[in-house]
Amino acid sequence: MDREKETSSFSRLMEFTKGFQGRYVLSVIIAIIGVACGLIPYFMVSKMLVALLDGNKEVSFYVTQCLIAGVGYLGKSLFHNVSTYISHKATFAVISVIRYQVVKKLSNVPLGYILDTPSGKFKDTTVEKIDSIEPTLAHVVPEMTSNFLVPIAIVIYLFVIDWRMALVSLITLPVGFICYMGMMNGYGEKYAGMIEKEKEMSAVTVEYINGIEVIKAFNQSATSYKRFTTVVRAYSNYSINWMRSVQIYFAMGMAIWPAVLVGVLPVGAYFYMTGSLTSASFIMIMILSLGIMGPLLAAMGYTDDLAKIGAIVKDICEVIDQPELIRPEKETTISDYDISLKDVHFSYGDSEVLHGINLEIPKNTVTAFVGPSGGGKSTIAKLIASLWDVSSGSISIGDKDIKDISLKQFSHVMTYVSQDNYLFDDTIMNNIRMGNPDASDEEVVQIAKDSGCHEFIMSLEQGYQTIVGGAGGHLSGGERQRITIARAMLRNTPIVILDEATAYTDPENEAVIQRAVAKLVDGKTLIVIAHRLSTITDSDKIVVVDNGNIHAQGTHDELLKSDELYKSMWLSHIQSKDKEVSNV
Ligand SMILES: Nc1ncnc2c1ncn2[C@@H]1O[C@H](COP(=O)(O)OP(=O)(O)OP(=O)(O)O)[C@@H](O)[C@H]1O
Repeated sequence: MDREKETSSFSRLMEFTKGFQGRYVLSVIIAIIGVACGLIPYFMVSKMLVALLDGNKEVSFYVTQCLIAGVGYLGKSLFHNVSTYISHKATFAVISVIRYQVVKKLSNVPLGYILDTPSGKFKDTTVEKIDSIEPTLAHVVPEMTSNFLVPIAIVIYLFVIDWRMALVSLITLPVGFICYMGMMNGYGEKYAGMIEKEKEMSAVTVEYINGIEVIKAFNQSATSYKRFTTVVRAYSNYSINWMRSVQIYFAMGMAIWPAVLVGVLPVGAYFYMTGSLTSASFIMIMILSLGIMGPLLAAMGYTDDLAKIGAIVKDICEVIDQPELIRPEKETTISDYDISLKDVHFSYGDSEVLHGINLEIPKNTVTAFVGPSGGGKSTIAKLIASLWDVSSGSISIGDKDIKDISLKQFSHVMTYVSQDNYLFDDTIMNNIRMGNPDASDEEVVQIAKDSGCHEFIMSLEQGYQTIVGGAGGHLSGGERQRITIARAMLRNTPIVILDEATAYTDPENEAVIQRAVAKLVDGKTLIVIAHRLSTITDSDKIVVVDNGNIHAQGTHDELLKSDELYKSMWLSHIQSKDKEVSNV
């Protein structure tokens, strides 16, 4: 199973490298030439030793050998660098292809998937995870291949010189191999465990930092810090235990594996003394055998990177393989803007939260969703806004199922504003203009006036040129919401959904915004979700949603007369308002 997963991760990785494989092959070939050049000094040294033993005193011979050795050494560096350059160039191209695929995917998946996934995860995948492919692709491919091939070439050469000595030069290989197997035993599970601990540590760290305000306010520093130190300690203990369990194999491997002379020296000396091995061959074998294990050890070092790549590619593919919102590319004609929901069911994962919603929302009307918390109001709004696809049933606008409307066209039909719509770290002017990039400064100011936020913007030192900070952090919750509403209004779409868009606003400002919105949406279809019932009593239709079903619908007066649930919600709302007044 693990092997299967690794194979599929590997084949996915190969898919990403399509179009660049030629460059990798070239980098491998050049890397092999580089490693082969690196062996030239070994040959030259052995030749000089043989010459010395033979009593050769010709200086020019030694100078030539030294020069050739130097050229070999330079060649090794040169080819290594060229190979690395080519493989890096290919790798950065591959990395940008993967990043492009991930980001493209994010613009095609249901928006709900993005909203429901911690943004840290996407950042982690798009930046860190994708980056961590680089060492494997850029280094492992050329270097590991060449480091394996060159020792093989040396051993073949040794067999040509003297097959007995070639076998002797491999004497440490089985021991080294056993040590390696010991080190790699259960690597998959151990590495997965390490990743789990790492994820836990990063989740607790992010939570600790994000929640620092609450932690301080509730004096929870000691408890939260303890959770943080516990996971950090768990991670370091896990790593240390793992290292400890393989240390003996590692130490033995490192000591025994490269010690080829342990066999080559005594056996070679014996063959030399018994006359079956010439001194020249003996020296050559001694020196060349030293070049076998070094590259092999270096190559083995990369198997760790190869083992990791499976987990990394799996994480990346988890995003790339997300199902997309299937929508046509071509624009269509929409007869009108009546919205109709027919037997709509919807599940988050396995749990169904909407159980057959039937609802008609006529164009140019104001419809409010109310009901107990968790009843499904936001989910219905998100389905109408196409943030998710229905599990079954259908939603149509005019005569068109929303699945038959292209995303681009849909964005001109509907605006969805939630309580935490994002503001970019830019000026207020540019943030509002995002609703319509073609709008002039005057139009932006006009819509801000119409949405009731001109005054507060002008009270800021830089006015419309005020930078709102990351995610609008320099503004209050209410101010952020008023700007997002102005931005939405500038879009000027025939359908507008306000999903608790005024939740952070105080009652006084909420009334201002509601009046402004009512004016702005004149002639549009407006769907509102609001917890303060007094703000929606004038709606053309109020829909009471409870437990994933439509419990009742009608005007405020009708519902007060006919629906107990609405009546009790209204009474408790009035009571809480009375309390607010009496507290003042
Ligand atoms: N992303 C999600 N993943 C899993 N379950 C969800 C998700 N969003 C909402 N739910 C669940 O779906 C149900 C309906 O939630 P929804 O937010 O639509 O209700 P709501 O009526 O808008 O609630 P509230 O008034 O508190 O905002 C709830 O049980 C909620 O826990």
